Amino acid sequence: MVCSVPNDIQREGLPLIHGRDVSRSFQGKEVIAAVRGLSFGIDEGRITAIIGESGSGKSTMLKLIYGLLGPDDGEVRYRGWRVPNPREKLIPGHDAMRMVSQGFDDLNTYANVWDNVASQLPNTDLEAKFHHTARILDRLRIAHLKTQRIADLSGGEKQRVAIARALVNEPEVLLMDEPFNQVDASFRETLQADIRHIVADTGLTVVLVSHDPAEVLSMADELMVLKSGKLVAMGKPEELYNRPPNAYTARLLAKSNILNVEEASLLGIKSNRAVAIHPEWVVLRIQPDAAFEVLAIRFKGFYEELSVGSGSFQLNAINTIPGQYPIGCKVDVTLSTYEVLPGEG
Ligand SMILES: Nc1ncnc2c1ncn2[C@@H]1O[C@H](COP(=O)(O)OP(=O)(O)OP(=O)(O)O)[C@@H](O)[C@H]1O
Repeated sequence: MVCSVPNDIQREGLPLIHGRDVSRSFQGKEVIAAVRGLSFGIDEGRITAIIGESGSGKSTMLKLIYGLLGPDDGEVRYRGWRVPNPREKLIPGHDAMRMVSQGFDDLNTYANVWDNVASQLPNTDLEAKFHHTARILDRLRIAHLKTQRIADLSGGEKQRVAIARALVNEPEVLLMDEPFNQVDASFRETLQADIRHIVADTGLTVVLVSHDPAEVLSMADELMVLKSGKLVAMGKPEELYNRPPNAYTARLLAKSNILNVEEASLLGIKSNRAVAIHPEWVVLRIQPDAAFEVLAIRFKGFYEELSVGSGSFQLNAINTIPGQYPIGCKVDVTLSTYEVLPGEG
């Protein structure tokens, strides 16, 4: 689907969605640079998650991709064509994409589920309208709710209706802002599995924003990590988790311990760069004359997060046998592995 800007020329050989040096600021009391010099590529038929701490520019990036915001500098292209900005399009938002935002603002609270979804389709072919609506309600497992009013649904059910409404027109790209924000873990997992199936069956491209990487690690094919409006890492979840390029990514994905060169040397690591040690890489052994002591225990259900320290030097560790290391207990610390951070001093 071409959604074109006058006088634009299609660029060949780009990924499905391509950003080049994209910047966007907002004028408040002072100028806020929400995204700065972003260059990125998003491939077709994949799930890409934009992650980063609050205020890092994730939602701004999503709106720039969709064309709800225009960049101050740089450009975003879709299938090689420049995405029209709001001044260039009567109804902002790229025609090949649909966006599900936080808060379900688009849903008509007093209409029922069926009408909310079916209303997205034209009346020119009523049979097709019926067929498409029934199919998407089925795919999102909400067919049994079709006569219920939106106002009477749970947050998770509303989320499914919002996604069905976005997908009933068969867009090429689905954009989602914090889609799993207000839903519990088991709901999240089944919804993620359903979205994955739709992606596999239809070739849909999904771009989603999350401030909680744990919720998207198992779902995304690609991660883009934003920090203060800049892209600081991009890659597959496993690669970025196991080999984080910088301290920010290591902390965000793995709650990693970041040790400077001197701290690392205390654990016998010779490195001229800072290192990341994920809590699960810290191996503890009770030893009465050891230098480290268990300082704090945080109950996490089937495991505990421990803080162990030696003087002012502290590390976070994981313990999967609750009660094994009481507070005050002396422990020897070794590491199963560590990662040198190429992006750090
Ligand atoms: N319309 C706006 N007017 C003024 N400032 C804005 C506007 N939109 C975003 N910002 C600012 O730009 C920065 C990035 O905001 P953005 O919403 O993109 O971040 P985010 O990573 O999605 O944050 P969160 O996870 O908290 O939703 C923030 O400092 C925000 O306050």
